[in-house]
Amino acid sequence: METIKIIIAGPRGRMGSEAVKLVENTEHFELIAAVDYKHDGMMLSDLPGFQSIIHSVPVFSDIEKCLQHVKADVLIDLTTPEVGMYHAKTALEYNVRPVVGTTGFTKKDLEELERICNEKELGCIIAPNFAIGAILMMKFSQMAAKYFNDVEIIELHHDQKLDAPSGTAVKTAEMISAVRERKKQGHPNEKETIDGARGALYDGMHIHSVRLPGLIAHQQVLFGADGQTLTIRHDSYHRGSFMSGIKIAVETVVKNNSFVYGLENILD
Ligand SMILES: NC(=O)c1ccc[n+]([C@@H]2O[C@H](COP(=O)([O-])OP(=O)(O)OC[C@H]3O[C@@H](n4cnc5c(N)ncnc54)[C@H](O)[C@@H]3O)[C@@H](O)[C@H]2O)c1
Ligand SMILES: O=C(O)C1=N[C@H](C(=O)O)CCC1
Repeated sequence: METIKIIIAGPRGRMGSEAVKLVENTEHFELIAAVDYKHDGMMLSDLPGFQSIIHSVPVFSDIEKCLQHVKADVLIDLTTPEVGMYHAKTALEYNVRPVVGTTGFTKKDLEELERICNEKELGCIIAPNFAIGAILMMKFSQMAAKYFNDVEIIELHHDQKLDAPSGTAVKTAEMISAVRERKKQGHPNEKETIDGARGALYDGMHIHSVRLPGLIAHQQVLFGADGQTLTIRHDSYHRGSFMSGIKIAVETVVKNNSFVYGLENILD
């Protein structure tokens, strides 16, 4: 397999630092630059925790400046939705294929990226969750939703997460909605005596977000019916759980010329 030249945006993050390890430890991947808003002009090896990186990986604070200086095949973005959108659009402008793990994009953001990919006939993969087990959880939930209309999603994450609900919960709800007979769940006259008690509402389904130290990334999809419930749950105990999915996405995006939202769309 030809070497895939990769830029990572957000290298010092919880996810970005794991992605640096993935790229460094994958023979046919080459980390050629990093985008980090704090350390423009430095080498990644100058930053704490990256001393083991012996080859030169320049750090740029702006993606465009980075893309004008290095020739990459793929951008891995693990930042925030605001800057992640700018990163992905700029990468496409420079014919670099984005693999985006950042969550919190709007439907409009995703439609705009898809439009650009179609125009440029370039691959882009956005996945709110790269853990294979989480993908299976979403697919199993979509299967169950054909038989169980009543469902609630409980997602649980570390207390430093910025967005709620999680991108995984929204994606799960979207996949369920595609097959579920729409209904408003619970008693028609139910009343929240404390605002927010019933959680977020998505197409008649409730989504609940738990944020606590000690958690990484967990989700439970609870289906209810007469005399029974069905629980489908996935737990990520370490961010290494997301790396095999990122590796698959990078290897796939270089061969694709279209927009993909959700890792389930590229898994066999
Ligand atoms: N798809 C998945 O499998 C998956 C898994 C975990 C987290 N995530 C998502 O990845 C994102 C990052 O999560 P995290 O826990 O690593 O967060 P984090 O806060 O640890 O890391 C975010 C990184 O983005 C960088 N950043 C912020 N603004 C920037 C800017 N303007 N320019 C360049 N870099 C900038 C920060 O320096 C930081 O290193 C979140 O959206 C999260 O939901 C996705
Ligand atoms: O740690 C996070 O933040 C995670 N974000 C993704 C989401 O929003 O679904 C994936 C799980 C971990």
